[in-house]
Amino acid sequence: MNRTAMRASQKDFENAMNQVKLLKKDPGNEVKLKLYSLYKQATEGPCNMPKPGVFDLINKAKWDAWNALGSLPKETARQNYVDLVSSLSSSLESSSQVEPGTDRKSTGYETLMVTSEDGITKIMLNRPTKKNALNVEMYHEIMHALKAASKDDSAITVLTGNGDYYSSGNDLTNFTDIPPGGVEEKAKNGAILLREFVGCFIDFPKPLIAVVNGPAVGISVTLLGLFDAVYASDRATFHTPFSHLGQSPEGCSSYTFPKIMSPAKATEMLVFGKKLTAGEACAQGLVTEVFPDSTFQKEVWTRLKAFAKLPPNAMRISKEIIRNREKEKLHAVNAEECSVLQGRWLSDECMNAVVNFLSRKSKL
Ligand SMILES: CCCCC/C=C/CC(=O)SCCNC(=O)CCNC(=O)[C@H](O)C(C)(C)COP(=O)(O)OP(=O)(O)OC[C@H]1O[C@@H](n2cnc3c(N)ncnc32)[C@H](O)[C@@H]1OP(=O)(O)O
Repeated sequence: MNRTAMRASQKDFENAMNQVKLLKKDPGNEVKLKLYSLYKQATEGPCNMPKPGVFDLINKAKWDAWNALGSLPKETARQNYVDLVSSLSSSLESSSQVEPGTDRKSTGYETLMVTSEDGITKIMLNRPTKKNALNVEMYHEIMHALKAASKDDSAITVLTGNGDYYSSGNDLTNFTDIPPGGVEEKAKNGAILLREFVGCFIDFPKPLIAVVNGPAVGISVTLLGLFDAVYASDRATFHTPFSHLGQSPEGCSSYTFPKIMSPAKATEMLVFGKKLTAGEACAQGLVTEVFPDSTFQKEVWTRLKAFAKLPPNAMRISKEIIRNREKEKLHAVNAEECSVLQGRWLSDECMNAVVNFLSRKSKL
């Protein structure tokens, strides 16, 4: 089991720095950049260096990584550094013990940091330089991590993001990798993957809590309707710009949002793409409670650790009785939303929106 501090002290941070020096294997350039950027953010705050020239490749990569952390608080950067080193040490140690043929993902993830401590399995989206956009690998890894968490000995499971974003939603470059069967096959495969992915959230048997550390976009917002509690930093925002992207709601939000916040408020979000602040999302019932960003991690993890001490079977059974009444309906909604989206992905409206983003002509 990985050992991870939920709130890293200066001592934990120093220990992690020493651990990095002791790593037996080179963790690779991408991880080294992450370590560098988190270290700088934790010790100096937001990026304060002038941007290096385009030909100064190494310093430019370092600057990009640090700058991508935006205004991430020092305390959070320190925590994320400790988490990263912890997951790194265990994945590099355990990878040497993996037997041939064993699933790599049972020990290490490319797009997530998964740790378990104090009765809590924490699944952290870990593509901070891409604002934790969900690429195809991340969809698969989250499903894998949820299935593993449903069977491990933790009492509750938490989803959160590394860096300044919770998640910017579906990675729009997912649309660029066209298989031999063309865009129709791409859309069909996407709908199958999405249905299976959302199904894992519908069926997840333990209390599932979102710790929304920063802005959330698209599918990372709609899924919140399937969580059992949602805690948000006051830096978080909630944005579902489906019409802007020529798309339609997913994650069962066409059913959960009107129930949670009233049909008219759901329409403002899902049809007109109104972005909510954390306070507004809380007033509308999508978020359970909002915390000041400066104390967010400390307060939330203290609370979660207390929840995780409650009798796990009682929590599981109580969740089951709440969720079971809705399960069949949720699966039917999921199937319908995926089928509608499959058609949307082939529309000019959607293709133009994706091309505009990828050619840097548009951003949310
Ligand atoms: C199996 C398929 C299932 C599909 C399910 C469908 C889901 C629907 C949705 O989720 S809709 C939501 C889609 N998301 C977006 O449209 C967000 C697009 N991103 C943005 O508008 C902006 O990046 C931003 C507002 C999130 C952040 O802007 P900011 O200026 O702060 O940062 P950058 O734009 O410079 O971002 C840093 C790098 O990250 C890349 N990136 C961010 N989000 C995405 C994304 N969703 N898809 C792909 N790439 C993303 C961005 O391009 C930058 O990359 P670069 O450093 O290489 O330039």
